Amino acid sequence: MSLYCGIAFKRKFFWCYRLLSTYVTKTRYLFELKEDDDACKKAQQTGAFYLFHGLAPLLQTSAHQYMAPQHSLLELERLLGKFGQNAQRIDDSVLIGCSEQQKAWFALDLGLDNSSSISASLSKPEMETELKGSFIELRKALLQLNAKDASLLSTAQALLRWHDAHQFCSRSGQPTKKNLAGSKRVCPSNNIIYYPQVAPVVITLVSDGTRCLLARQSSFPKGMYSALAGFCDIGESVEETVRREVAEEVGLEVESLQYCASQHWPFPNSSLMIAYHATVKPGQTEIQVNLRELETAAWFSHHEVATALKRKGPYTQQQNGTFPFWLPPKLAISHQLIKEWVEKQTSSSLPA
Ligand SMILES: NC(=O)c1ccc[n+]([C@@H]2O[C@H](COP(=O)([O-])OP(=O)(O)OC[C@H]3O[C@@H](n4cnc5c(N)ncnc54)[C@H](O)[C@@H]3O)[C@@H](O)[C@H]2O)c1
Ligand SMILES: [Mg+2]
Repeated sequence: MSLYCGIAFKRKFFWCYRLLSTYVTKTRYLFELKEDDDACKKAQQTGAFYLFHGLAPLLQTSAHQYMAPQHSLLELERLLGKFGQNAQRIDDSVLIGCSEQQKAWFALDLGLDNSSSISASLSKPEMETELKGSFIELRKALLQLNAKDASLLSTAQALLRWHDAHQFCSRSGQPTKKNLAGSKRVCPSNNIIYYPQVAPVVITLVSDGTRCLLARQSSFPKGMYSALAGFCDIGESVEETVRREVAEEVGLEVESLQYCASQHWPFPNSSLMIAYHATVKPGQTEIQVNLRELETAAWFSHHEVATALKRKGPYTQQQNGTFPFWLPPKLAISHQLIKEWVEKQTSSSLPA
């Protein structure tokens, strides 16, 4: 091998090695499973299944935490057999990710009736006894799950809900067919492809320089306040949505805005939460609450917000009949937005 070839080989090897990092390999593998039903079927053989019933995940309790048990294909086939179900039902499962070692993860709902006759709802109490766990509403369980399970189950629930609600073509009225991974549905009569929907939503923490604006909807738990949120309208940029939502909900004009982070949020449907910090002019801070959207909104001082962030639940009614002021839990992006604001205020008030 000439010196030049040697260098070229080393370079090529370096780039191959770089390309084949665990993360890249994993994403390429998941891409293949979404595109190729045969590869996905093969992945089921060595994969792991998370079970749901009526969109509630199967959970087991361990040391005041919930954990989501995994089942192998063999265990699942045995379980379905025991309940007189055809193993073909496993084709209703959806791909939700894979491990670093490329063990694919799937989710299957045993409680949803699907348009095919093989998928009748299975009795929840009998399943729970058999599986030594409980099907618990995700919203109630989320705070007691570790971050990995919370994220996986949120994705799974969102995908299972979408499939359940999109079994028919909106053009032909014919049943649509899901690919094995569940990344799309196709109408066999006109080949229209449907992809899982995500609704973009902005969430904005407005500040006037020293205080921040928090609001409540009547549906929130008592005493909880959050940043302003709103769905993007068709044709809008996210920055336009921030300005419109702030004007619509509290009657203020945004002066500047800064992107913070984003998060998938499964409730009540799949949203992509896009978080911003926004400022209004110090002299223009009079709130005019839109009562069709919010119960109330108010300015809060750094001290009030920092204290509320440290407060731990449960938030029970006080003797005077009111509830303490508290903020969304760590898991919600609104918490991250508020925490970031508190930290920025703290660091800007420190002597240089
Ligand atoms: N993760 C978090 O930290 C966090 C915090 C606050 C709100 N959220 C989520 O943000 C979402 C939006 O907040 P909001 O309720 O204030 O929004 P909003 O202010 O846009 O008001 C909701 C209204 O918008 C309309 N709307 C327009 N497009 C819609 C769509 N695609 N789906 C449903 N309704 C649509 C409906 O009339 C609905 O009643 C909520 O679903 C909520 O769960 C998440
Ligand atoms: Mg809103």
